Amino acid sequence: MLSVSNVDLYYGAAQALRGVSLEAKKGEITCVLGRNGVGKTSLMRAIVGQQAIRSGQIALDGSDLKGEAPYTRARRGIGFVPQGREVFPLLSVKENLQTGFAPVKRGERTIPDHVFELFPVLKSMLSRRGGDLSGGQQQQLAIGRALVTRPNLLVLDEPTEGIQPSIIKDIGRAIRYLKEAGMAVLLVEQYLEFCRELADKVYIMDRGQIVFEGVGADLDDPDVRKHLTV
Ligand SMILES: Nc1ncnc2c1ncn2[C@@H]1O[C@H](COP(=O)(O)OP(=O)(O)OP(=O)(O)O)[C@@H](O)[C@H]1O
Repeated sequence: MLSVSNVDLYYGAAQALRGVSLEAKKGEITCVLGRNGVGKTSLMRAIVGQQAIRSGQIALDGSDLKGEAPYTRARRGIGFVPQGREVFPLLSVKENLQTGFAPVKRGERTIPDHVFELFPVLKSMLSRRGGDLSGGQQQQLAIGRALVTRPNLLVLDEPTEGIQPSIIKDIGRAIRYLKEAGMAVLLVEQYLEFCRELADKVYIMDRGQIVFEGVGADLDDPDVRKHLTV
């Protein structure tokens, strides 16, 4: 599905990613963990086309995404839930969801039923402004909006950040449902237990590099956790 090979990324002279390689497969949850500032967001932005890479390759189903704009990548089936959610505060919940229609063919511009099945709160708040929702509701809206684009690969950047535990559970349930429906899910997290419960595959980053690769259960190992303690 998604294959990242040997990617280097720079901001001016500062190198943020060093030879990063990873894979995210269909029907699996792949989790990228790491402390603040190690390059997780840079990697996700590179995958969705919001940040150019210096070298290496990012490929979807064997086809190189080099030079493709975020819009084209969305049409190819990459959905993105950015860090901080980026909900439009003055648009209604319904309008926020409809912004996900842009990469979808004209005849298919409907909100999929599973968005409201996974997050019933969105249905009851369709006419409310995005900015009036709680942080947790906004996160559900951001995930709903990404699902409207009909992704095969869903990239989520810290979906649990600043969210109350009951909504974290709902988000975890939704992610598991999407995996079971055959989606590839790539998840950036700092919340270790959330990854431990969900992840099929785990990568840990430190200073722009992948320093550990394993399965969810490996996160019980104190030597592995060492990469994550400050
Ligand atoms: N637009 C930018 N311009 C210059 N440097 C940047 C930019 N974005 C990120 N960086 C730097 O690149 C490095 C990696 O940042 P990045 O946001 O990818 O890390 P992160 O692991 O996602 O951190 P966090 O968990 O805080 O989001 C950091 O040193 C950061 O300061």
